[in-house]
Amino acid sequence: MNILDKIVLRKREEVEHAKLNVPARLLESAASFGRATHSFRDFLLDGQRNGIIAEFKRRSPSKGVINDQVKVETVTAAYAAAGASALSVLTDRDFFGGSPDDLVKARSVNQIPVLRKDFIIDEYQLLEAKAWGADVILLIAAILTPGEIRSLAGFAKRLGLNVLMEVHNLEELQRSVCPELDAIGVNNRNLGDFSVNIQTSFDLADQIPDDFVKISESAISDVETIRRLKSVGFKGFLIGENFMKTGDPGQAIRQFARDLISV
Ligand SMILES: O=P(O)(O)OC[C@@H](O)[C@@H](O)c1c[nH]c2ccccc12
Repeated sequence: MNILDKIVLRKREEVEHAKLNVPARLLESAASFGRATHSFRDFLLDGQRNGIIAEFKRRSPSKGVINDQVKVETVTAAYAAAGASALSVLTDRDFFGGSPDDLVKARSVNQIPVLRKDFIIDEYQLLEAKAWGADVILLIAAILTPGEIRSLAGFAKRLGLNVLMEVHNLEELQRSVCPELDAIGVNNRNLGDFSVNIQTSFDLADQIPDDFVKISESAISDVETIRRLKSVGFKGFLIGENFMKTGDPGQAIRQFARDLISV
């Protein structure tokens, strides 16, 4: 069993537990459930912002602790102030050290789209995402059937959430693409064995239909790579570790955003 299988197995238990503790109707009565969401697509296509989807990630199964010293409000507000197009907040606790509270806090201090970064396998988690103040949800093609992707994406859209589907190869892309998606992300990291290769994005760039906003995810650490990714049509760049591994992620993104202007 690889790490992704383990995460999904644990996630199924976690979701069943959560359903008993917090019934769906309670989520639906949360204050933020009725709020109008920010458009992920609009923010990514807005030339005034820099295309970075800046991630708050305390730790990961591949790297262990990345940063457990910083506050989510401080870091995410600095990300937004540096021109990021959206925020990504890990809500998985057991493998990434995140929490619902991180998302709620990021939401409370920011006016740009917030992605709930988690392993979505059940509609219930979309109700959670909406109740916690998310604007966008992630569907990982590697862990869902095409039918599940389509129905989860449809449910998300009915809640007013935007949908980012993540793929790692052509087969996943071709079998899972459906009209309910807003954006398609190519993960340069193989979630099964953690190997990373930016080339994955270049290989799949042309295969993603133009109706979807193209995003490159993981292992991005220099502005020159972003310039090259832009030249093949990518509009969004999901970056976590490169900022989080520093003592001051806000300072790291400010410098990165300045460098990005000159490439
Ligand atoms: O920290 P990085 O290498 O910049 O990567 C960020 C993001 O792409 C990565 O955290 C990620 C991409 N897809 C995921 C799915 C689940 C958990 C995490 C992820």
